[in-house]
Amino acid sequence: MESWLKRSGASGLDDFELVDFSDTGRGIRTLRRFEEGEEILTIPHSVLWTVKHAYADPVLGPALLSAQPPLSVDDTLATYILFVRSRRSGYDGLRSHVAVLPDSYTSSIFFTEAELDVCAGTSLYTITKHLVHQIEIDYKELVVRLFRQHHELFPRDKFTIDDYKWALCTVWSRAMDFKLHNGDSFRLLTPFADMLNHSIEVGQCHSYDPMSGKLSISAGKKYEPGDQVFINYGPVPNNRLSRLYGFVVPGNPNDSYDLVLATHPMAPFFEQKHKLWKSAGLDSTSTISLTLTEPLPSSVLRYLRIQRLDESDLADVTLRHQNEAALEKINDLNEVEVLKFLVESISSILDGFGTNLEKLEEQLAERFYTPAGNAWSAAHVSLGEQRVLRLTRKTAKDLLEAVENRNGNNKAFLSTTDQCALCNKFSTQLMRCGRCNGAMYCGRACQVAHYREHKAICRAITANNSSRKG
Ligand SMILES: C[S@@+](CC[C@H](N)C(=O)[O-])C[C@H]1O[C@@H](n2cnc3c(N)ncnc32)[C@H](O)[C@@H]1O
Repeated sequence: MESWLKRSGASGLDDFELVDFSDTGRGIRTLRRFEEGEEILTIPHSVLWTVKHAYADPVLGPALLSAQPPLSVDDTLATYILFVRSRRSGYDGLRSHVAVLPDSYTSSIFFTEAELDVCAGTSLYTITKHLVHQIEIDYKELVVRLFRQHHELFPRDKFTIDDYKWALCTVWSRAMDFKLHNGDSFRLLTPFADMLNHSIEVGQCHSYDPMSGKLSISAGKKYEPGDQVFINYGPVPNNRLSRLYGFVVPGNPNDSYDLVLATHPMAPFFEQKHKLWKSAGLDSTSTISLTLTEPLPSSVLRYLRIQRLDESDLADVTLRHQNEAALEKINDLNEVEVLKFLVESISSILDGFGTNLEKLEEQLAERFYTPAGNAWSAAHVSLGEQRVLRLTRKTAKDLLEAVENRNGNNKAFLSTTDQCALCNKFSTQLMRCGRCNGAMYCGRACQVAHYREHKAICRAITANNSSRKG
């Protein structure tokens, strides 16, 4: 592979060697010293695995073009890799790259039931179950749309579902993504540079030049001869690392939990609330990432404030904040309801975890799981998600306490059952009907609007009161 890359114009390869490291597995070791920021490796455009190159291939391209609807980026790259791997001749350079790819992967889609059970309750657990099922569906579609139509190009025994899973994992664990100036994202695989392992101790040090099409790696820190060279795969939490790359970073500072907030379309005032969510940059189903650095993003509160609006607040908010719905607290009652709901919901999510945080910490300390094995990775994922969720719950509890304290001893305010007879608004400052002293209103407008309906009962109560007095 190296000689093919050099012939194609790659530079810097002579400064490195491939080595098996005890902690990260195979990676790249430097043979010389590098200063931080120095460009250390460049790989030319012609050898990259890209969707464009797959379509430009004279044999594979026409087949890909015939597939309707077109294949996704990952399916195109996976098919391209399997296609090259299946060829007996030609594609020598690319085949030399395929020859050094791992034989198998440890992505969570390959976890046994027992291994996956270690992280029961996590988003990894749910997504992995879904993914395994989705991959089967996608594979069947690929067979119908492409493999069967061109069976001479895609021999059955080289394009099995296991081959497809292997190729997908190759893409997930080795692809690099770049944003182009026009906002499009661009996915590619780079021979040799895809041997670089991940470390959060270096910043992003891989770049793509859209003009030359060259992929470059710079030194993310100072290196001495013999050091392993790393790149940073990005701020990836353990649940994602496990799913896409098949490894985890213990104590990962990027750990997160994807909170799904959803409201049933049959819920009261759904349409009005839907508009408010939209104007607040949300949707009626929103997935929001909770992280260790931001355990309670404002978007979660914004969503729940709208979800829990009662009829009168809803009219108020719709009038006042059309373009900035629920950016701020709506009122103390709504805020307390939101925070109480959040604390309860997070508690029940945490209750759904198969093994709780303390137990997992104990198990990991006692080496109950084989280090770096699948169950060990699953335990770290669960640990990370539970840490984030506990932090979210603590933040919500602190906020709740602050709102309740602000209302001092008047906690009754927050649990008042006094309601406006017309708009149902809860308040401690309702005015009573001056005649019957029974019905309560939040203001003159509601009292006037309610009078026709209230008149009969008001007269009856007043008559009753005066006859008793008499
Ligand atoms: C882009 S490849 C890097 C080269 C890879 N080690 C190889 O032998 O082909 C990504 C894979 O390397 C491994 N890897 C990368 N960084 C790692 C790390 N910090 N710890 C453990 N494994 C790591 C994982 O298996 C991951 O899926």
